[in-house]
Amino acid sequence: MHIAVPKEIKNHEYRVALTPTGARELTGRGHTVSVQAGAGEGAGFNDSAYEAAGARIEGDVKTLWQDAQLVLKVKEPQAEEVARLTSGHVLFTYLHLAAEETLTRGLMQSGATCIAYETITDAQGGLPLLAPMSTVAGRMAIQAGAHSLEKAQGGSGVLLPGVPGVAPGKVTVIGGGVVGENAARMALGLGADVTVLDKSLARLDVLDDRYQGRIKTVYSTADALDHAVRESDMIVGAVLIPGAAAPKLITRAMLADMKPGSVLVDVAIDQGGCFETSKPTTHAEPTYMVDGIVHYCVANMPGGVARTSTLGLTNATLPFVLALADKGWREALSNDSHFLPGLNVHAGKITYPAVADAFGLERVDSADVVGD
Ligand SMILES: NC(=O)C1=CN([C@@H]2O[C@H](COP(=O)(O)OP(=O)(O)OC[C@H]3O[C@@H](n4cnc5c(N)ncnc54)[C@H](O)[C@@H]3O)[C@@H](O)[C@H]2O)C=CC1
Ligand SMILES: CC(=O)C(=O)O
Ligand SMILES: [Mg+2]
Repeated sequence: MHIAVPKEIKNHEYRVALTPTGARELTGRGHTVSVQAGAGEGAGFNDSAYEAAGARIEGDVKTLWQDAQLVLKVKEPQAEEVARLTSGHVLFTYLHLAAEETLTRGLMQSGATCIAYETITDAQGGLPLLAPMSTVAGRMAIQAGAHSLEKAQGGSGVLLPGVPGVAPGKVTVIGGGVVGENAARMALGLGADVTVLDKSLARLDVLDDRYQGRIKTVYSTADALDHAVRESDMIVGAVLIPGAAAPKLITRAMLADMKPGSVLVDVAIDQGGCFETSKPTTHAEPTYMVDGIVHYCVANMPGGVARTSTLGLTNATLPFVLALADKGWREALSNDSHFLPGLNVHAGKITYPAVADAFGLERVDSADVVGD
């Protein structure tokens, strides 16, 4: 199979979808790998490392896409990439379609087969291709939020660990999954006073047990959210309903109850965000103010630490990439009930229920599509 790896073009996105190690696995099995010139540079992989792994370096982006059967990316295709997609392509990348109607319709029009990293499941009920980047984003959320609390960033001037004689800052994390646990763990490590809210008592049980009560756990209700906005110096939004748009848990009216200069870090922004006042930002301009509250809403947080993120992401994606390349997408998906939910769009039709529901679109069943 002919596999292409474009250079990412989203603002300040430095990750790459395949490392030279992955390229070597593919070329060793007889596949052709074309990597766009410079695609790995932001993550510390130069063109010669890919060439040593048997890949071709392609300088012309148009040729790169035209020749490809399987396109490997990190971020959702940007407008100029959507324009390059055809019905002959299989696209494997993060998509987050439920928050992006224009992109969804663009992918439908392209006729391409689009498989999303973030909706692939595992036998433990997790999302194995989202988890490594959620780990990164959760850990970064506290770094970013702590910086945003500084006065020069519009923050309240609270130092999370406090100092002897001065109480630590209060961090509330809404959603205690992978992002949430990693954010809580970092905040705890910094000496903050940390509370996690979740709708899942099972998750709260795990966190209580794992951190031996050092992280407070609270069942998420309207009352708990009201309390959180009044008390917290930083709130991290880390909820997920897989594949669906995030619920808006903090409204604009609630901002009036927050301490001026407090910080909202909306990690769930890639699914539309869980605060009413969230809008996607970039690493170039990560924050903005609404009603005196600092908002950090970067939709590709892991791109900021591209070396660690690329290695973490490609460790998780490589087995799926190999299956697509070796078997073709129909057989790879039909042989694996956890890979199958990755299919979001095929031949102009939506296959993922939450995406079809989000935009009132007709849906075809993934199992029927792969069985065609
Ligand atoms: N901005 C970025 O760069 C990145 C964003 N993300 C996003 O972060 C979000 C969280 O991802 P994960 O932690 O991997 O998901 P996860 O599935 O591990 O955890 C989500 C948690 O939210 C909880 N939850 C759902 N609805 C809730 C509600 N109404 N109130 C309280 N808790 C609720 C669930 O019970 C679950 O424990 C996703 O939208 C993901 O796409 C992930 C990586 C990077
Ligand atoms: C999960 C995601 O969207 C990212 O890593 O950028
Ligand atoms: Mg996005």
